Amino acid sequence: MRVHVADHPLIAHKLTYLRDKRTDTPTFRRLADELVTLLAYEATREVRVTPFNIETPVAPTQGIHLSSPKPLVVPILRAGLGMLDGMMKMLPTAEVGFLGLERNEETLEARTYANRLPEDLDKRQCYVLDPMLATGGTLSAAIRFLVDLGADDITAVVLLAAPEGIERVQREVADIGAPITLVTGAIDERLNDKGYIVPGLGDAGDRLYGVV
Ligand SMILES: O=P(O)(O)OC[C@H]1O[C@H](OP(=O)(O)OP(=O)(O)O)[C@H](O)[C@@H]1O
Ligand SMILES: O=c1cc[nH]c(=O)[nH]1
Ligand SMILES: [Mg+2]
Repeated sequence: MRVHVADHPLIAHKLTYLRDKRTDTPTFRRLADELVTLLAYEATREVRVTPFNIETPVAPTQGIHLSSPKPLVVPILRAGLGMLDGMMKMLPTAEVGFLGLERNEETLEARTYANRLPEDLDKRQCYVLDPMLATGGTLSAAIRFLVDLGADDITAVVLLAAPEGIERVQREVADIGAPITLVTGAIDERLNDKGYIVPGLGDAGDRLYGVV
């Protein structure tokens, strides 16, 4: 898995306000939306494109458009939904599939509870959205799920990642032949004993949507 930290002052600035516990839910949502738009620029560097011919008012020229089949964007419910609109601004013609994964707060193991993906992802390029890569159990399971359906190029876009989680995903996807890329806004220090990212931002789902 290739790991890319999108190291940019605008991203660090927005992440600072996102982390701040005084930031209210509407502001948190807006910042998550803006951050994913910035990360999408990096994450889509290798989106598949096809050349096609156009004419400008001055001369014929060749441009590019997104190849078919279109990329599939997969937000991981629930917190990944907070990144969907920002990503779709950058890839408006992409399709969207949904995967629900929930981390058991005691065992920290991820459980799949919803799947609304195409049945066949043969040769599809997929973009997985989830704000937090903590122990890595959720992202690892999501990548495996997509590869088993045929996806052959997966980029995960996260806002924050823990070193322990990145190592786990690296280990667990090592046997997958397809290219796997991680784009993150930052790599934090560590996990605490409850599996939360330190310093992190707390529970991303709760901060986006409230405690349920
Ligand atoms: O790397 P991991 O240790 O697996 O943890 C990360 C996962 O935890 C959070 O989801 P959560 O399970 O809290 O679900 P939610 O989005 O519904 O809040 C987060 O959005 C990730 O999906
Ligand atoms: O720090 C963390 C870890 C898992 N899930 C979150 O939302 N935050
Ligand atoms: Mg949560």
